[in-house]
Amino acid sequence: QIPDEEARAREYLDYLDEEFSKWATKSSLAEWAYASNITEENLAKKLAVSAEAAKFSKQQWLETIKYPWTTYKDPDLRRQFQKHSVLGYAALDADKHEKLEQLVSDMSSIYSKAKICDYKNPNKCDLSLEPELVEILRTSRDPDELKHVWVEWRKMSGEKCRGMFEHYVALSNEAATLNNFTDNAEYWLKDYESPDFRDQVARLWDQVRPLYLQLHAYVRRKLRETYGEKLVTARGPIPAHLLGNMWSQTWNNILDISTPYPDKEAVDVTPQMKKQGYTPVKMFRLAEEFFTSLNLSAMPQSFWERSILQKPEGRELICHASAWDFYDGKDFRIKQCTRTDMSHLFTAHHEMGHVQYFIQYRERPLVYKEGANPGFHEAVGDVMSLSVSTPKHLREIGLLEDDASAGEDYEATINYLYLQGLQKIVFLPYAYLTDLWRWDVFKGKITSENYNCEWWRLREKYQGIEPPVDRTEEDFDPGAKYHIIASVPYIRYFVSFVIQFQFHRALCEKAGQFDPNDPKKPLHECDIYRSTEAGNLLGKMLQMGSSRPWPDAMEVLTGQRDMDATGLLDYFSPLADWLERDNRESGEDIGWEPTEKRCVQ
Ligand SMILES: C=C(C[SeH])C(=O)N1CCC[C@H]1C(=O)O
Ligand SMILES: [Zn+2]
Repeated sequence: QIPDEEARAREYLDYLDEEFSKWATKSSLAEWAYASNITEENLAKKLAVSAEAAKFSKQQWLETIKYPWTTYKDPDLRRQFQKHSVLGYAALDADKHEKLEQLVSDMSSIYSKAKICDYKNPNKCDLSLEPELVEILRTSRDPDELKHVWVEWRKMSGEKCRGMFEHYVALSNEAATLNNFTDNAEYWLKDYESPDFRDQVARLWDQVRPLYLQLHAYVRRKLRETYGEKLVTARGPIPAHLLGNMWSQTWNNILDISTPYPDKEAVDVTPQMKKQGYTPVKMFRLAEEFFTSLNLSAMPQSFWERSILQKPEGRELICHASAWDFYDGKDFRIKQCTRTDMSHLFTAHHEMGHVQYFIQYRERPLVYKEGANPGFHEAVGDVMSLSVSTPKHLREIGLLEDDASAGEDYEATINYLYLQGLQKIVFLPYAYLTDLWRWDVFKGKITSENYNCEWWRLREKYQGIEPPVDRTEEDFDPGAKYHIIASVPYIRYFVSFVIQFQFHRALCEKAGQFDPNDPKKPLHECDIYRSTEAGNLLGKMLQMGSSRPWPDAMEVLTGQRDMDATGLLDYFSPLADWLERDNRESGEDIGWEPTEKRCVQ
């Protein structure tokens, strides 16, 4: 028998849940309207709703903190009150709260509307990041064109946001201190509920770094063979603009000039997707069918009616892919300017992984409608892609030639793991340094006088890359990345790229697709497609939302209570051996010497 006091508190929570759910729905609708159609009118409406919601939550918070929730016996009651007891950015007074919202909205608008002039045709000045600049970085092998796009994008995005970003940092920190956090970095890190979380991440990076160094050395050699050793030196960092991606965060687009066994069948299915007339809807229907094959949920009809799955004509919108929960248990959407290429096939699975989580925890109270930690939310869709991207699965869905031998073929396996490494191993240092930089900015260890030169110091230290041209503190290269100007934390992706291999290993064992003692069932060949046992286990974890600390959710799915890199290292072990041997045989130096490019304060 819970004492009356706790019964009364439970009733109050039910009221809070109902009221805050209404505000969450209203806020999401206003945010969606602005993100999918950037106009002054939609911004004003979004800011008005945000101000009303902040006013309500501040008033309600004064009531909530009167409840002696730390004394309650019921752990779930304590946990829900604990989450309601953090007011958030609404703690700012109204005009500062609106200013903070406006700064992030304006930076997102500048980023999303930014256009540059074409390299070959300087009078054509309507090139957007998506799809035009992404496509040039995917396909161009002209280093001068790549340099032009790299430099011009940064002029039109990051550089224009530097002043606003400084103000955003100050207001975010002020809000954090009003919530009794030392700074916004600590406020963001509360979501991991682990006081030593940053040490955990540092240890994971130490475990994976040797493999990254081997991959970096091999890629540098292949780029040197393509572009010559003046541009790509034997022992220096790799020039950032040659890696197939605007931020050098994944390198899958240079597969064709670096694949280990070029005479083996390519594992890039983009040409097949275009040849077979793939459409965005077909890509998302494919993703949906993968989830339903696991006995997980299909998308509701409203998803297909209200999502934006390709870039609309005649209006400006935020193209950066996103998944949306409208917190009414029914309305879930994706907004993606989908390109019919392989990387966007996996992005479609990534975004639908978010929606699957929304659907699985939709019966939970609002405060639990989150990932067990933010990294869990980013991992769900990628776990599906680890199965979908296998040559076996791609053959099953007709995107790869039905070449029976490829399965066991060693060289085909190395080609496949190499492509996976260009996405998963390569990404880790980038994800890590992005928030290392940002945490130090919020903590005041990096000030605006050296935003850019500290960014490039970290880019060289962790990724072993250098800018194509000298940089200065007029530039603001971190701001050329969406998450920096949109105030989206990034360490969640580092966490995701480690734990998704732990999840994959656990689900593959459940599906009978992987056996650590059976070399005939290696982890990288596992495809959990149609395994209801795996799906039911995943669903069980997803339904928890953030109702328990994330080690509990991790334990439900994997039997472990901590993050560990052995899933990733086991998956890539054949590639690790191959890279070490190949680098040794080619006499390639591992690591890099300091860059000769300068960053002028
Ligand atoms: C696809 C999304 C939306 Se949550 C994204 O931002 N991702 C997915 C992987 C890394 C990160 C990025 O693009 O930088
Ligand atoms: Zn995501």
